[in-house]
Amino acid sequence: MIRLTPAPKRGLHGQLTVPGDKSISHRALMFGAIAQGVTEIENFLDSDDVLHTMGVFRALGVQIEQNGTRVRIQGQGLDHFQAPKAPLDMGNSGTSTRLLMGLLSQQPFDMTIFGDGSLSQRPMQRVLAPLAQMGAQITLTDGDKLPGVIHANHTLTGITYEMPVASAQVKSALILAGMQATGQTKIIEKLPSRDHTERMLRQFGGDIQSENGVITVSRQPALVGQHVVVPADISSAAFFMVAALMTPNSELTLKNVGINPTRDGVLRLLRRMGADLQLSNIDDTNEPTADITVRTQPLHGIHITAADIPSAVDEIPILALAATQAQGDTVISGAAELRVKETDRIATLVRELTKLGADIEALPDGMIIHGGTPLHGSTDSTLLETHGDHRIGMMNAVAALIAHQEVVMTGEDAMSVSYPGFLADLMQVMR
Ligand SMILES: O=C(O)C1=C[C@@H](OP(=O)(O)O)[C@@H](O)[C@H](O)C1
Ligand SMILES: C=C(OP(=O)(O)O)C(=O)O
Repeated sequence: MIRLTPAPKRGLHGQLTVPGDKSISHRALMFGAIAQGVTEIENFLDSDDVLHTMGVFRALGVQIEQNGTRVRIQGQGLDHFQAPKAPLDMGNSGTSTRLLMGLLSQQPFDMTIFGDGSLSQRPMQRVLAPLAQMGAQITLTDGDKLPGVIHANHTLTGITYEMPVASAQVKSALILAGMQATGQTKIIEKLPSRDHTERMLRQFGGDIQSENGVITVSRQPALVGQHVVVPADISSAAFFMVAALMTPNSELTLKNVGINPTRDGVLRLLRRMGADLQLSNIDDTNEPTADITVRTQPLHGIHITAADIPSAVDEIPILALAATQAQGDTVISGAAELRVKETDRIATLVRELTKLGADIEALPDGMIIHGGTPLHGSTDSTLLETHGDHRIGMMNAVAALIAHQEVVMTGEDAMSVSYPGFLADLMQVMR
């Protein structure tokens, strides 16, 4: 249990480099493990989710050394994994599970995979169905859930697959299987999802086409180990952007944030709400980055629709908090995917913010937030909870900055899934 005090009158100030990007850290481990030679990762995210991906590769016999945010992988290609001695633990991580189901779907041995209580509720059939069409032999509990078994398999064949949901995890699983398959794999996306897998495959010397929503990949020649510099995670930075916008007298600069256009929806949505975000030191590398300066500003309500969701899917909880302080209503639709994250994030965010006095109506695929409601503190009967969901925990902690009394929250350990030092960094900008 932690006690969270409102922000000081002088606001939030300073420069902050939030930890490395979670999506990119997972992928850097995966490509490093399957490439030939050494891969070095800089600014690696040392968080629970990513450490589960690392644990899987160690269990498969890959040599990985970690020194804080520096990681060195001795890659040996896809054909040299050893059969694991125990079931593979995916922890709380949907990204580990779904991407590894694709990556490991053509190995000569069986692997049992399992996760925690939250992960064991999340839908996996979305990956299993197209992988099975390619020839993967995967069995899941009730055909959809962990635990499951990735069975030994010797053949994968390319398919053409129209994605029913916008999901970078499904797309990436198919790319990672398609890289090993006979023939071409074509993935058709209705809405673009984050393209870190495509960018990293190219960086490692692979070949993948992406044009007008069609991604085409075939069997790859040997990939070559790389030096990967992971940008600061925009999904983590978003909590501080909203904190600075809402907390009076604030000015924060977030350094080196990843601004890949398939991930930076939160910047567009905050700008539509009236925020003036200043980008400087733009570095247009494989994964572009910028410093982002944010000052306190009044916001107004907007309509967020299906097309806005994929590039900001993990930022909806913190955007919803911003909307409680904006002038007018914010309507979010086309966001049913939020219901199958670490928690049903529509339900949990409505539940938590309502405890503080926010006025939000849940919809099947989104919510209506009536803005301009002051937030009060928590009492014994309105104790805040993370529900085991890191992003709900961080949203609550940012809400506490503008609450009129102290807020008490339980389950704060969940934040280590993506941002172990979140509360310490929040304290730092309050000093
Ligand atoms: O590919 C990824 O790294 C991720 C994709 C998104 O999930 P979906 O693919 O389910 O939308 C996102 O919510 C998750 O945090 C990370
Ligand atoms: C949904 C998330 O992650 P994952 O799907 O990897 O569990 C997240 O980080 O918000």
